Amino acid sequence: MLMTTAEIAPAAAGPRSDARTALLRGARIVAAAAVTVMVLLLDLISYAQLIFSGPLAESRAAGLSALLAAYVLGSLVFIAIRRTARVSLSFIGAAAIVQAAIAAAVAGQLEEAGVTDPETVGQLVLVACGVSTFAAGVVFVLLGTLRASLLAQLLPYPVLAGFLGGVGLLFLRSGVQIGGHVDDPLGALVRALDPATLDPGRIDAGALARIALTLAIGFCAFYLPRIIRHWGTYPTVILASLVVVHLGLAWTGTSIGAAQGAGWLIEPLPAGSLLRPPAIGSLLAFDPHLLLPIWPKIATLVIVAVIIQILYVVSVELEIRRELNIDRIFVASGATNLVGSLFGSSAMGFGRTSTLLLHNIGGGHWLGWWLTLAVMAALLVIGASPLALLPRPLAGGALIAIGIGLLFNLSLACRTLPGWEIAIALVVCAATAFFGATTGFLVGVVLAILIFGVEYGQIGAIRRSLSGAERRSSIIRGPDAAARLQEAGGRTRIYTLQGYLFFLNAQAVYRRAAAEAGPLRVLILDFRETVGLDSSALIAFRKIGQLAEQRGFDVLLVHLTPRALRQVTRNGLAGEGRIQILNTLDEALRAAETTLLAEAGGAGPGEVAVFARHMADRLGGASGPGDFAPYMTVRDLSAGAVLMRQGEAAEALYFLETGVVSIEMEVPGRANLRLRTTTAGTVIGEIALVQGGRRTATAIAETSCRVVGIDRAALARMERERPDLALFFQRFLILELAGKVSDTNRLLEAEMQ
Ligand SMILES: Nc1ncnc2c1ncn2[C@@H]1O[C@@H]2COP(=O)(O)O[C@H]2[C@H]1O
Repeated sequence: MLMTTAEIAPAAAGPRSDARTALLRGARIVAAAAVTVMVLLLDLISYAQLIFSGPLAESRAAGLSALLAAYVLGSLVFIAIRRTARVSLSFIGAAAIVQAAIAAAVAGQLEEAGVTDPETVGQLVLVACGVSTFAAGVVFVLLGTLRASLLAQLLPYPVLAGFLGGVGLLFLRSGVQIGGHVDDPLGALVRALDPATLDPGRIDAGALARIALTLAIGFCAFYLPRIIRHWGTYPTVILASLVVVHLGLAWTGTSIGAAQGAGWLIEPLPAGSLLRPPAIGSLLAFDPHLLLPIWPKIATLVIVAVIIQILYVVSVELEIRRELNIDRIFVASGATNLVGSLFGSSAMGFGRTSTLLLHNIGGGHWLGWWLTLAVMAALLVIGASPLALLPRPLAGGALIAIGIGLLFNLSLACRTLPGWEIAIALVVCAATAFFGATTGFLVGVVLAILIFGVEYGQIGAIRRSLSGAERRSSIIRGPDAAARLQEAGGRTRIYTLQGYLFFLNAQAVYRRAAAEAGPLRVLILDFRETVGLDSSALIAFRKIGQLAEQRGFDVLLVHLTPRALRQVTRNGLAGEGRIQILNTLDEALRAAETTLLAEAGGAGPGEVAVFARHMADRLGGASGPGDFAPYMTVRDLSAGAVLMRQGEAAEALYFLETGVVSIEMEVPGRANLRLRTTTAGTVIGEIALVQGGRRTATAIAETSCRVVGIDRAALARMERERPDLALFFQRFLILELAGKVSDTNRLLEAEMQ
């Protein structure tokens, strides 16, 4: 939070300096309120000029009354909900621009329908403004309740920056319109520059002078507070401009009436109270058909108001270094708008400038807030006719300052953005300025979707690609089969897919498969890390299926989500042809290995590994087939038989000669968890026997099996009778255990990649 003078004053400075500090603090609070009122009134008058311009000018007093009444009542509602006077309310400038378009459209329709009475037209335009503000109110309340802060991240920054830049250009145009009192400043400029129609006699010198003054005031109001960082700078610019214009008028002997007529001062406001019955009273006279052509504008207004609100809250949080409850602010401003809509007010919300002024000048004291409100209420009740002394270039200059600020932010943003983001920002900016906020915003949304698509498309659909030699199934195979798989494993490829698979990234999967070097036999597509797929992705998989048929490889889809599974089956992708769906990656790897081993000859479930020959192959030819026979017992198991159960005491270890055994972990209350599957040529039950502990897992025969076992007593006997053989056997066990550990590490590594 910024320090105020009161806060940095020495604590034990005595009663006199206490009084001085209090006085200084009081003065700052009053100054804060005065400046805030001035800024709010400038906004109010500028927006009233903006919305009630051209043929609606006669209703401007009614508009001003609606804005003031809505502000005063709305502020009370705002503080009742927020329960703190730290943040202040104001009208949302960009929303006022859209509301001006709504007002002009309704006025146009009414004119076509032959409704010309200015009083009636004014009231109906207020009702239309009220409807749009009501819509904004409802959406604000909803967003606040549903956590609006989440929205803050939704729109890409270049679109936001461009859109606000475009709004800045609209502010510049409106500022020149209001300040110079010219309806079409661009047209006037083009005419003035066209040599064919150039007629020095027709150039309105007064208008040119007003435009120049408006631009100068706008520039100073924007620029000076940035270089002279003092709370008094902005008010001084405003006061100085006021004095300069009135001195000029006095010097040229122009009366107030003449100055108003010539466009130097704003139109006279009616004397007396500005209190009027709320516009809602004319609701029954409002034909709902009038809303049909303006609903896109209302939608734009709501979106614009929401975005601006979020941006303002975020930027003020940064400036005052304090977190504001954005959801609460949305609910409070929503309620405020519901109240404001009764009067036909323009949309209101969290006021960036007024909050910062009250905070920076008055230290965020609650009194400053209440004083501001009291002055606004007094103007509403007693009357605001002295405001008519306000020079137009000043009202226009205030808009110009906001516009330059927005454009300045855009230029700052462009310095840090990459080229293509700058291009997007400028396109959105130009579309907003030339075709209006609605079109600009729509262009922004379309570009946002495109940016998202293109950016997302950059994230490859394939997170990693492994070969079957690197990623093996959980089957423990004998050394022969393992060696054959090591050789042929490269013919299996496993693609781990990720994210959302759609038209911009799914083709890459097909292209990668098509470009696979070497002969492919099995392609496994693992969907575990995907979140979904669109119909274009299905087409890419269909093409992969066709490629598989041409080149003779299988495609196995695993870990499909239930939704993706439905999509794939509905599209007829699986079942026929070479595409198959399996549940887990391990199942697919096992299938792939089975295929490769079958084609390499042998190692199917019927493989045989006779223990004695196996030992000789593993450790050299030192032992003959008959050497181990006296110590071993042969056991045949039928499929489903339990060879050993987890937790039991260990009496023997086994060598699997034929068949497949599944090693499972028993977890209480759950189905068994398969750890590994072992095939002929592997040892089971060595851990507990070596450790002298309990079985670490359960071993169940998956097919009918033949095992040869050696129990504790036979092992002891072998150690006594044939120590050479016992040593030989122990070396074999060490090799087996080492093999299992390195195998487990390989699996773990593949899992973690
Ligand atoms: N993670 C594993 N990998 C390979 N084999 C295992 C694993 N866990 C247990 N086993 C085998 O299952 C057997 C269960 O009994 P043991 O603990 O005596 O010896 C165990 C090993 O042979």
